[in-house]
Amino acid sequence: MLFQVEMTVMIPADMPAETAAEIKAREKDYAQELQRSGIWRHIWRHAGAYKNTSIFDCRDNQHLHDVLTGLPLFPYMQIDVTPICRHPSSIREDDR
Ligand SMILES: O=C(O)C[C@H]1C=CC(=O)O1
Repeated sequence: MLFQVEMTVMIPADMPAETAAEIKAREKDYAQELQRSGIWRHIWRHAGAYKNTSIFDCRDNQHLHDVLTGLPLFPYMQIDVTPICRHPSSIREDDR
């Protein structure tokens, strides 16, 4: 099942820089491993914002929930999820 996920990161201003850097490093490792596994299909930065739009390919809602709540930055993000499916006009074979 495909999901469009928007993540807006809101790290508290009073978080020590070292703590933020450590969480971001773990987040990057986690995100890149999920990309390699095919679960996190795409990620784009919103220009001018600490926000991304991503496409996840998960078995079901629970799987997506588990992946998202495992994000090291999860406590500091607003997450908006939209279930998506193949568009009938798509020419891409991997849109399912
Ligand atoms: O930077 C972000 O958009 C938040 C998060 C998502 C992947 C990652 O490495 O960090």
